[in-house]
Amino acid sequence: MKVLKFGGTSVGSVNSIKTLLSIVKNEVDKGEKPVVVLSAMSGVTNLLINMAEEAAKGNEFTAQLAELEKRHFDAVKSLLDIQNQNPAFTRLKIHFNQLEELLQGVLTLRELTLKTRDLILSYGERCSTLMISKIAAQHFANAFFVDAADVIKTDNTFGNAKVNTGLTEMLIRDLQQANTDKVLFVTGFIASNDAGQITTLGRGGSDYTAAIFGAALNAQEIQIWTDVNGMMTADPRMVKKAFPLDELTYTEAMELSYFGAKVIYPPTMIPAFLKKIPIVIKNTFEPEFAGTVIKHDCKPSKLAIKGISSINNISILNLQGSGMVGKSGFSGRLFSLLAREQINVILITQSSSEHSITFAVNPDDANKAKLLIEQEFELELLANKLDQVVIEQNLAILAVVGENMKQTPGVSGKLFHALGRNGVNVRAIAQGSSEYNISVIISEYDLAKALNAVHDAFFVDLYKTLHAFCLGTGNIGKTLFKQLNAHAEFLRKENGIQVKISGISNTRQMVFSADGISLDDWEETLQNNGEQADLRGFIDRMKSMNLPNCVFIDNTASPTPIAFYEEVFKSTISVVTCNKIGNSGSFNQYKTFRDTARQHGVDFFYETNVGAGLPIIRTLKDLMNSGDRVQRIEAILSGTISFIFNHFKGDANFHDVVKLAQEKGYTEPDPRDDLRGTDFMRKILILARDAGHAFEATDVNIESILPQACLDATTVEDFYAALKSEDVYFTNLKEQAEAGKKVLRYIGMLENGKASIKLQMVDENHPFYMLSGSDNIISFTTDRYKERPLVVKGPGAGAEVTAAGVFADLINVGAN
Ligand SMILES: NC(=O)c1ccc[n+]([C@@H]2O[C@H](COP(=O)([O-])OP(=O)(O)OC[C@H]3O[C@@H](n4cnc5c(N)ncnc54)[C@H](O)[C@@H]3O)[C@@H](O)[C@H]2O)c1
Ligand SMILES: N[C@@H](CCO)C(=O)O
Ligand code: NA
Repeated sequence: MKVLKFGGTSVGSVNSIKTLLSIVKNEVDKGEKPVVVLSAMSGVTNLLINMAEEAAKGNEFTAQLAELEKRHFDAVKSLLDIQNQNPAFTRLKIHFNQLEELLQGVLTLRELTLKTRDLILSYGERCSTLMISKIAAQHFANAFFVDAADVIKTDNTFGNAKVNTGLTEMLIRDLQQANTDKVLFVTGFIASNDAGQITTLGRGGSDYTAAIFGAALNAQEIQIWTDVNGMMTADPRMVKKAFPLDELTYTEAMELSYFGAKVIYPPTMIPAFLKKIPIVIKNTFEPEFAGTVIKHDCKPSKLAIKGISSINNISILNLQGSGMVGKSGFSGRLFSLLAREQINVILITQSSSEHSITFAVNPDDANKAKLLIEQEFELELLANKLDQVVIEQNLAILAVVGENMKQTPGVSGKLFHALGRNGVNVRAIAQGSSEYNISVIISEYDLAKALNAVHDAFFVDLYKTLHAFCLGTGNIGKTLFKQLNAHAEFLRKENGIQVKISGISNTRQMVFSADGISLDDWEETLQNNGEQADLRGFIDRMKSMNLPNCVFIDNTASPTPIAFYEEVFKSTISVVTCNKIGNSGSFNQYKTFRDTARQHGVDFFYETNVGAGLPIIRTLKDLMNSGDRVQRIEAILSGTISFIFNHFKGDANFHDVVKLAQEKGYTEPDPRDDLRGTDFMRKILILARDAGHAFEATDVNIESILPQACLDATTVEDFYAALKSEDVYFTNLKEQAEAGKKVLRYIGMLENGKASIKLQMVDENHPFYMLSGSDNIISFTTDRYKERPLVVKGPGAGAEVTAAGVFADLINVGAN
């Protein structure tokens, strides 16, 4: 025998009632005689409360009563054959008349007792159940209406009555035995006391009715039909990736529901729990979906936790002082006091030094609790044995729940790592020694971010979401978006990473979206929905959106964003950049970036600062971290100049080759940054610093390849003009090299604590002789690579290879 309980939304409309009946009929067709427990139509209970409260204030209720009648009558008209409608109308009308009389009484007396309130509320379940049992009779034989007030017997606590279990179970069994051939349609939520007066079962009452019937009849299962696909891994309103769980133990379900998974209300499950009856949460609006089974023995799960629950508005009270240390009975006094005054304590932590106790309460109770404590511990306060009680507000609880944690080390590590990486400060922690639950108190402001970050950390079979805020939509920025878009699917499926572009800005416009800006048409979005660009505003928005796993990407060639890096790190946001200006500024700034990133537990990746996507920074870092020491670096690190000298041959003219390099996207936005060696200098400087030298830019000795006139040009155009008129100078260089069977190479060197960049003519015996395209080459001579150096070589400029390097940095964020 099964008990099927349908909640308000499942009995709320003509369509849902049809579905409900087909679900019941399905059981009946299998030869089952289920017990069907029903709630009031959705919204009806609230309407009844409202009418009653208005009446008590002397206000009219007729319009609302008419609305209530109409909802039921409309359902009857749509769902019952015409010849069966009148008897149903008559029965319902009797109820509505009684209800009207009751409300009239409340209006006259201006008084609403809990007892009257229960009676008024009972009409919600009585009307819905009566009506649906009549409609059911049209679909299968033996549908039978049961007023649960006849069998569920309680004490006199109106509003939240306590069930007399022994008597109730006996009455339910008697009822069932007298009606073994019937399908019982039972009113949820309501009961009666010894005097036969209506009582109600409190919050989650219809679930409780189902559990009471299930336990009394030793049901094989209790199905709770609602409007979601089961218990979810987290609150789906805050965590989009939350998914329904297939199985949970009772304990897990209790822990999850306690902290806000509102699918069922835990105390209502106790009768089922005691008799080990499985509870199945099912979706009326998607009946094929398996839903969640809550039962005693679940199959082994590889998940360390089953879900994350949260309560999003709590206050904590902190008590500290020497008066507590080693004093037994202090916490006894404290918590008995709170219990006596009906203040519900949600969570407690105490430091083992016994110097402080922190506990969480509903914000409505916080001031009262503080006052009570001040009265109770007046003497201790006066004697300074206890400090003033401090209330902290706007906090939330996040709890990871699951019985598997018991055997799994690292669960708390993972939790705190995810919180720390995202700059979420943990105010208090509680873990029961049962190890079913680890709860942390955090700021309410951080809750959504924390839930998502923790969800990503634990449910790795899904995918992790990175939120990227991108500055710069030029050569590199554009190409990065194209690559991200093309590989999004693969990245999510194969690498378990999703990148959402949550903000884009260039110098003109900026646009934001927490859900991610579509990369199919980001240009139109920026154009049409963008606001005026403002870097300060961009950073502020990025911070206030407070998204998990957040990365700031600087794809500009501008010094302006650099001033914000430190602030970004301090906001626990990682930085990925191809902009070399930051790392090649003052040494102090370079060091501050690294230190700040480390202090705040975030990443700072800049692989493309040297050799574009070639693994140069990473290689050097690995060498250094593994204890090697760089003796010498020899390198060609200007893709532009490399390209120029590889193409400046035969009849070619220097000016045109530079233009071509720019067209190919190798040059800096201003090609003079390449030609006068600035760009190369930045790279050597960054390498020298990464290799452990506290260098400044002036420590790099640069030999320019440009004649003075080119250097003096004020605009890029003037510069190109100057290049043209200096053609002879460059042609001379070329001819000189060709005469000696040599090639021109612009080579950087770091050795003996000195760095330099010089134009050289090298013959075929030199390892840098053979280079083509925009190739970079770097050779590291180290303590370990002494006989033959470690060499990295390949295209070191260009939008594709650079964007690819930024891409790789981005997806490595948070990897360790
Ligand atoms: N081209 C390469 O091969 C290569 C290789 C490695 C690194 N890089 C670096 O990549 C960076 C970008 O180069 P690019 O060729 O794409 O430059 P670009 O001039 O094409 O694009 C720069 C973008 O940055 C934006 N921008 C500039 N200042 C800004 C600000 N303050 N706020 C917001 N947006 C701003 C501009 O609007 C533009 O969209 C440079 O730092 C360059 O050194 C380039
Ligand atoms: N302009 C740079 C791009 C790579 O950093 C170069 O030519 O090398
Ligand atoms: Na690189």
